[in-house]
Amino acid sequence: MTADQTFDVIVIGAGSTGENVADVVVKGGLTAVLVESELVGGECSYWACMPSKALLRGTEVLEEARAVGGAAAAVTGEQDVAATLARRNSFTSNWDDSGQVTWVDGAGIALVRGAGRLDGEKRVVVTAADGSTSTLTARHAVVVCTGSEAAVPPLEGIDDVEVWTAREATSAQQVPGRLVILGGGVVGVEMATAWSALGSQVTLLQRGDRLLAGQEPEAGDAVAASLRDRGVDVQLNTSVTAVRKDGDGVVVVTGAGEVRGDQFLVAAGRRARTGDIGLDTVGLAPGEYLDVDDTLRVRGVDWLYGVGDANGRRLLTHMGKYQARQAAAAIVARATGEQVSMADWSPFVATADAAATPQVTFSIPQVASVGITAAQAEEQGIAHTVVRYELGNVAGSALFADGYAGKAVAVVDTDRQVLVGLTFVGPGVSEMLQAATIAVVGEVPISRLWHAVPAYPTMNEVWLRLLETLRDQ
Ligand SMILES: Cc1cc2nc3c(=O)[nH]c(=O)nc-3n(C[C@H](O)[C@H](O)[C@H](O)COP(=O)(O)OP(=O)(O)OC[C@H]3O[C@@H](n4cnc5c(N)ncnc54)[C@H](O)[C@@H]3O)c2cc1C
Ligand SMILES: NC(=O)c1ccc[n+]([C@@H]2O[C@H](COP(=O)([O-])OP(=O)(O)OC[C@H]3O[C@@H](n4cnc5c(N)ncnc54)[C@H](O)[C@@H]3O)[C@@H](O)[C@H]2O)c1
Repeated sequence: MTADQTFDVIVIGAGSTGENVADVVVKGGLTAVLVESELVGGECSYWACMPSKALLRGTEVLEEARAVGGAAAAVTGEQDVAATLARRNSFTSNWDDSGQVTWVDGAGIALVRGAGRLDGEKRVVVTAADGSTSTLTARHAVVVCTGSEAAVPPLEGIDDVEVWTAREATSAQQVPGRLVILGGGVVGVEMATAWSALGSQVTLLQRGDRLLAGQEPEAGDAVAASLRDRGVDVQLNTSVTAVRKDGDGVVVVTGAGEVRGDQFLVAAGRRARTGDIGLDTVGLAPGEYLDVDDTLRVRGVDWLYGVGDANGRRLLTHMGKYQARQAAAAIVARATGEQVSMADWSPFVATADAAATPQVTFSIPQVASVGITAAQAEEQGIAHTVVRYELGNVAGSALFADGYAGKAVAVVDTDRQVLVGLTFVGPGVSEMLQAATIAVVGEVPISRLWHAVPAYPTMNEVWLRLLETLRDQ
């Protein structure tokens, strides 16, 4: 039993978002406690970003070496699967959070282990693993950073089969023989790429007519072609309707027939982890993403915040951490009676969520994007033009890989003459994204972008080619 205590700020959930909220409020002079029911560090560290990228990196680096004449000759063996899994294990510290706990201690943040539950205004009851409870009281704010979990659709037979979610897919210690994946979004695509390279026979079932549906069409098309080239059975316009056991494996039923597998991964999106955190005790509906304003404060409850995946705005680690910095600044300011500006791009609001979210899908080829797509510009009624360029035509790309294939798609707001979206598809494009993010956030006029001269011979020369194409079209 932990003694009841009072803090300026209580943060429920010590994932990457919660850690950042607590860190910034403590640096701002307030006291903070993190409440965590599983591992300090959350999904990203143990079952999402880090293990998935560790699984993918070896495959990517081999692919890059094989695409460079001369260097390719040195690649004579196959990827060491056991060593790849071991390296992935080391990136999760073997699912041990003591390193992160040391950081929390060093940052001057209190930590209480257990499941946190709101219990009326500014009060959180924590139930520890041994069933004992303690009550925490907040002087200023309670911040819900409980994240999200895999949404498993209620398919016929789903309760009778063993289902993998992203957690099992990123932490598996053995390569599945036949892996059937429901969902061709980011999780489905990354896991199809990783496990097919490590030896699984993968079938990827996607309801819509493209993979990576929210991205520019060039992204999903290139990734589907590449997955097929590496032996993945990509089935588009295919909806899964039912599943049943088949010996040790599973039969997945779709509109087009049946697919047999040894493992069945459901990658059909996420849902808020807010079902059992006492939202009803403060008049809110449990189980929903928290409805927040741009300072990430829950509408109608002036001491409650919802930050990171828990608000459903942008399900990405870096955006959760960004929201954490903005929300924490607002909490500190409100605690000290300082004015909190709600204006776009103020230090207290998460304007980039809507205007300039960067994202990288670590598929082969990579997809790196920021801002809005052409389709979103259309939906939002923004006067725009779309500029496309073959990335392979740039000298830096040809040097990067023999036969480099890739695309750049830029969306330009023609009234304001600024870039509002940019997507790169191709090997190595993830490291080019930050320049695009700065151009979109900074609303850099196209006329000024001509002065941002890309170094020769780098792939960034595509910026010049995009400007020339825009000028000439
Ligand atoms: C397979 C996969 C790969 C991904 N790859 C990337 C990537 O490459 N890059 C990227 O930017 N994003 C990626 N994401 C998304 C990223 O993982 C999430 O956006 C991020 O983890 C959200 O952080 P969070 O702190 O808001 O939530 P979480 O990381 O989910 O943390 C929430 C924490 O709250 C705790 N908790 C929940 N309820 C309670 C309670 N009642 N009491 C106490 N504690 C509680 C949980 O145990 C958890 O530790 C990926 C997601 C998946 C599924
Ligand atoms: N690299 C990264 O940044 C990264 C990696 C992984 C996950 N994430 C985050 O996690 C979130 C969740 O990813 P996700 O891939 O689970 O969700 P998603 O929403 O991106 O994709 C789910 C896909 O499943 C399909 N689907 C749903 N039900 C289906 C059915 N019955 N049959 C066939 N297809 C079906 C949907 O049409 C959709 O295309 C992402 O939005 C992203 O924010 C990020």
